[in-house]
Amino acid sequence: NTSSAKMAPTQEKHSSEELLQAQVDLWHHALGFVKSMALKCAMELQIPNTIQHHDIFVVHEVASPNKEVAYGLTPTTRLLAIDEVRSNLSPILSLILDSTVTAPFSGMHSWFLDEHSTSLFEKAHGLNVWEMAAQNSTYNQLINDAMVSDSNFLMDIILRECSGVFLGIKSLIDVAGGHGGSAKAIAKAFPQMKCSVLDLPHVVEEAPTFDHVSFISGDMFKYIPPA
Ligand SMILES: C[S@@+](CC[C@H](N)C(=O)[O-])C[C@H]1O[C@@H](n2cnc3c(N)ncnc32)[C@H](O)[C@@H]1O
Repeated sequence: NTSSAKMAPTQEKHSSEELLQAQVDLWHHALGFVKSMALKCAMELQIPNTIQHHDIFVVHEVASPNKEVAYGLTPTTRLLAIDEVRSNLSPILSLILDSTVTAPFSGMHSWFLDEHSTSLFEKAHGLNVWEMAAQNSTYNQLINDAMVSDSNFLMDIILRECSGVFLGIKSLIDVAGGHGGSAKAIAKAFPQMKCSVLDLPHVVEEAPTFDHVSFISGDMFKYIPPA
């Protein structure tokens, strides 16, 4: 048969070392998801916080006869520890690693072949992220908390690095601003600015109240209030 006739020379052309390395590469590609699932597991077991509360911040060998190793937080995992940064990134990672986001990837091949497909998420679930949030209050909370954690983290950096872009602005509307993570940071930095957030009803209904940010319920495709 022609396929086995083609196989033999290919195998012979490569050294055993090359073939084994090629197999290792395949394993790395195939098992790449284990790394993200291990991160999800560590977060669910609250390992970053546990390490933090034991005041161990560096990896070191404990001075003991059996040379035990103690694990500490790195600059990366520190972003997952509550209290370490103003807003830790656990909520956004919890969303990224949620099965609603990860499971659709097992159908990625048919999504590529589907000419009429929308997003991978919508193909798998039959509705988009925002529609799912509107139907399921637990998912709504997962999304809204994720957005706030991401926005708090990034707004700290934006305001530190380029707050000048907001100078002179009297009123601002954050279109699709979620629970106001970004708007709240801007309002705090520029108390004279009138800051509002427009988002869908199921998001605004659950939004916390802030003194300097008002929430408007609506659909941005229908109406955007002036600012
Ligand atoms: C990526 S999040 C934005 C997060 C936000 N910038 C913050 O600081 O937290 C996208 C937002 O768009 C909202 N959204 C989606 N469709 C919308 C629509 N048609 N009108 C208004 N908001 C919408 C979602 O509810 C969600 O809160």
